[in-house]
Amino acid sequence: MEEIALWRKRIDEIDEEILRLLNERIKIAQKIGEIKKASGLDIHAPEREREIFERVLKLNEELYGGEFPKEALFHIYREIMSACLSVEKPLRVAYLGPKATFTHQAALEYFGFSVHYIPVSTIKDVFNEVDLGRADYGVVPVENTIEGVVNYTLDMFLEYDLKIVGEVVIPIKLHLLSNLSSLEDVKRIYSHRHAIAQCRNWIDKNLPKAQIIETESTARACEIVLELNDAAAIASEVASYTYHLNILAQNIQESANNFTRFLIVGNRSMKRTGKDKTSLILAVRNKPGDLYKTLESFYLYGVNLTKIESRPSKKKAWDYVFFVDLDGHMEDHNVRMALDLLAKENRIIKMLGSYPKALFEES
Ligand SMILES: O=C(O)C(=O)C[C@]1(C(=O)O)C=C[C@@H](O)C=C1
Repeated sequence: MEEIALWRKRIDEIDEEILRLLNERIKIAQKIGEIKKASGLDIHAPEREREIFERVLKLNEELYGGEFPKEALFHIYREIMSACLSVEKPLRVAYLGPKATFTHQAALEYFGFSVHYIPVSTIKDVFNEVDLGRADYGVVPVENTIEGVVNYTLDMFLEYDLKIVGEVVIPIKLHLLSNLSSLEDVKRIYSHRHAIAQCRNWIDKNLPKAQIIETESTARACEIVLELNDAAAIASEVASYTYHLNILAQNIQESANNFTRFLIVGNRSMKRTGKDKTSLILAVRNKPGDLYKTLESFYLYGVNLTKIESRPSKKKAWDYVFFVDLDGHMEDHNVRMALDLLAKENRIIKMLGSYPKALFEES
């Protein structure tokens, strides 16, 4: 017992040291913020944040063999930088709500908790909030590995002149959440029908007698379950701490390959980081070989396309535009050359931006 007391004393000393360093860090961030303000620079610096994440994760591996878990380290640094930024400038971030959805989770992963969040009810509202300057950034889903592309999000880029400033890829993990502390007491399960469908095998095996009730969202299921003492909800991890519910069972979804990609939209362009992606909208004329000609520009300069998606232009019947994602930043030489060629031929409808690739691209 005495040994524990001694080790705890050591932990107390370490915590004092961590606290001292955190307070020193936030004061320096404040100074950087003042310099940036005085020079008219963007206060939020996601490229620098990326550099810090990569550096810290690498040092943790190299110096300490990854003793401290990588995911936890990411979250700690996410919060440290979120807090440091909040004393420089409070950010406003609109996302497709309600609270505790996967879009909320993606927003938290990109911005941390020290941000003013504005949950809105449609993807268009997210674009609108940013466009009107009521939010600095917006977060929207753009594709899921099982359900496919969120066309509505792509269409919004034709309507609004916003830029993509970042992306986040989230594994869709579903959990059984409840006030209860034991599985045996669960008599009813509430959730959105997609979430129920994805967890059907687990339910049949573990709670075959439970009554299943559909709700309009996983967040609504949590609200209902909060008031009950014989029920559980299927929802995200963020829902568990938003609604203070216990996780009775983790990762009960069927597919291990269920990921959703979210875009961060804003009004600014992003600097080159060396691990970037560029998105743009191209016009392809309705004549033989035109798509081939367009793609040839990328081929000629060795530009790798990661996605190509066609959507109706909405200007003329049977007229389509192509949403293209490619590897690299528009300031990279080969990307610049390919884009110059496409611009010369009048094929670029809109540049949506170059931005750092998702930190954990698991798809
Ligand atoms: O380096 C900066 O520009 C800072 O403002 C500091 C800091 C940080 O906490 O490290 C904070 C916010 C920025 O988004 C990036 C980094």
